[in-house]
Amino acid sequence: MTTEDDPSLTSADEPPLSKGALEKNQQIQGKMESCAAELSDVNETAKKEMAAGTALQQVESTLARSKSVENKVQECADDLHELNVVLAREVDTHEELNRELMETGRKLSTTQNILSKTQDDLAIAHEVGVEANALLMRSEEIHTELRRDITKGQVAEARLFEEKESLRITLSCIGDAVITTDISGKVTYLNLAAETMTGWTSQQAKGLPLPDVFHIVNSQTNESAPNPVERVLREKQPVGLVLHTLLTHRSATSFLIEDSATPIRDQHGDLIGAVLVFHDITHAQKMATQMTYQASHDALTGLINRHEFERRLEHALQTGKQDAKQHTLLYLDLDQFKIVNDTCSHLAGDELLRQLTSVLQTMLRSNDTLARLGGDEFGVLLESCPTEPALRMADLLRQTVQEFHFVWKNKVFQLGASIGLITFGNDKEELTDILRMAHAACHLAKDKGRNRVQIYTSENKELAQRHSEMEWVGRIQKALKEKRFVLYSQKILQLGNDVKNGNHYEMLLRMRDEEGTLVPPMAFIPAAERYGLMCRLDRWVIATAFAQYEGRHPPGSAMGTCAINLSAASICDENFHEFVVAQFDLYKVPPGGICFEITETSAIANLAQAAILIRKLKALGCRFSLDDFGSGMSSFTYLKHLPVDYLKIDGGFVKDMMDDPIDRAMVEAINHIGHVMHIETIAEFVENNAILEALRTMGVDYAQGYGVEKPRLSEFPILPSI
Ligand SMILES: Nc1nc2c(ncn2[C@@H]2O[C@H](COP(=O)(O)OP(=O)(O)OP(=O)(O)O)[C@@H](O)[C@H]2O)c(=O)[nH]1
Repeated sequence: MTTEDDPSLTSADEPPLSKGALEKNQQIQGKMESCAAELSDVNETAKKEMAAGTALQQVESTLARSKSVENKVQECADDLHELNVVLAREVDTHEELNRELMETGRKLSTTQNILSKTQDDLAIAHEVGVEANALLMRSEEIHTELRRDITKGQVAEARLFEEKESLRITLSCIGDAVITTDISGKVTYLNLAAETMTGWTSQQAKGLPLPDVFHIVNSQTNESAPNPVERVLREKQPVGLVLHTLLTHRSATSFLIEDSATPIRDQHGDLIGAVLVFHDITHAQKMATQMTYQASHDALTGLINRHEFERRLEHALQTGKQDAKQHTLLYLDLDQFKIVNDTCSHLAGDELLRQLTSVLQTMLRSNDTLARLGGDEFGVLLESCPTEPALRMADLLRQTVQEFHFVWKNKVFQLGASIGLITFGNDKEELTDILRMAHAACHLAKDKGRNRVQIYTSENKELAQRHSEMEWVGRIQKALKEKRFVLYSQKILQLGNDVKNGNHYEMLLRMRDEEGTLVPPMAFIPAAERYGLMCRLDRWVIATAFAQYEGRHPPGSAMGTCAINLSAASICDENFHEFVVAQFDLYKVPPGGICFEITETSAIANLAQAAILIRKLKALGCRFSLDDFGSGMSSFTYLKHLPVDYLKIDGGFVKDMMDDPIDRAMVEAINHIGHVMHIETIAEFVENNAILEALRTMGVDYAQGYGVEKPRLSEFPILPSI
């Protein structure tokens, strides 16, 4: 920068006056002007005086004034001089300042140059700085990336280590044996299980060809088995399990193994070796064999079971149809076997079954099959054996059972066998038909007095009856499933004067067939009794009657009596009491409103169980009726043991009592005995008013039959089947 550029700087020939000098100058000017004015005035005055010849005295005064002005002028001159001195000094100072200013200006210019240069430099430096900063940031980024890469690398390394370690530990811990090889099939590694199974350590085996370490043969042919790794390396794909492989340990012991091999590839997918995995299946094989055995054999006797027997029977049936060969099926049921259980415990029964079946087995040919079908029932399949020789064999078996003496704790038991026999071959029958027919024949053998062989023939009427009963089993089960059972009720009329409150009625079970037609109970009850379905039916009746109870007896009405029949099967069912208690809880039915009816014959046949059940249910508040009373031979004798509330006089005596004096006498006797024992009496089959009135006269307490009311369909909802 130059001095011209700076307005604060003045030229050297126009030295500025200081403010003091200016003021002084102005004072001097003023003073001089006043001196000049006074002097002019004095001059004027003097001139006038001289012209006028003014007196001296007055001239002197003017002179004095002139003197004073002179003095003042002198003062002004002095002041001026002084001012000049000051000004001169100021000028000096100013010059000095000017010089200094010049110098400063020069320096400033230099500084400005330097500054400008410096600014340029700074700009450059700034640019450099920005670049440097960018570089720094980049370098930091690179550093961060590097650090990240390093961390990543470290993490990856750590992870790799961990993975390797866990792989190593896993491999050493797993039950599967693992061998790895390189691409030439030479061993590179054995895990612990592989070491144990081969007898080679990983160290010893390393570098050896696989077959040196892994000796395998086919367990069935004993021939050397192909090397799975060789195949993997050749085919470059996994090789699955090969069955029946036997691995020989270094010590010559061998294991049945399951093995598989897989290629190992590098990151580019190139094959670098193979891994062989195998494990000992000796135990699993044993288990599988055992399970197969258990699935097809009976655990108690070791004979084949029903499932396996049916499979073989089906096979025989098919071959019979193809090659017209005749085979025979024997259905054998032991007679009175229950006695052994009941008198000596189930253990004894089990032992008998074991001993007897092993004896029976010795009687059969090698291609005959003896199977336990369940309980004390057995099946014998005599292949390629027509009726005649089969009958001889059946009788031999029957005799063998009869002659077999089973001894248990000094007790000797002798049994019999009822056998049903059916020969089949080129017929249309199915497996289930054959079994059902043989079973029906066996039942007929029982009915005919047991310990005999009954041949099945389609012409045999008794067998046809059995057969039809068996068919009923399926129909009953289907009806239960399809909810085709219904409940009817029939009034039990009170005859005496002392009329009790509440309805008294009996629930009656009916079945509808698939077309909806009502099936009479006698059509299906015998089959249900014979083939063990009565428990289910009784339970269905109880649950349904209990569910309907509230509808029949709305709250506030008299309790009444709902009579429900119980079969012999329910009397003997250990869980029946528990079931009834649960139903009472479920439907909130007052036990006092329920009367269970059991037939005299079933009660007598199961006297002990019946007495127990009656006591247990009576303890809850239930009542009991002895049904069909008088039909048994010694009814009165047993009555003492059965704490029942009602005797139902057998309808057979009631319906003819008006014409048959013996029947009438029986009715009177039963009524009398009942009353003596404080048991109320109910007459069944009351078909008309005459009978009704006769009974009333006789003092019978209740009457039931068409003459009172026909059974009618319960209008209450039906429960789902149980
Ligand atoms: N000890 C034992 N008993 C069994 C076994 N399986 C079923 N039972 C019993 O075998 C008996 C078979 O019943 P039933 O055939 O009616 O008895 P039974 O005395 O032979 O009667 P009938 O055949 O009419 O002569 C029942 O008491 C079952 O409890 C079992 O594995 N061991």
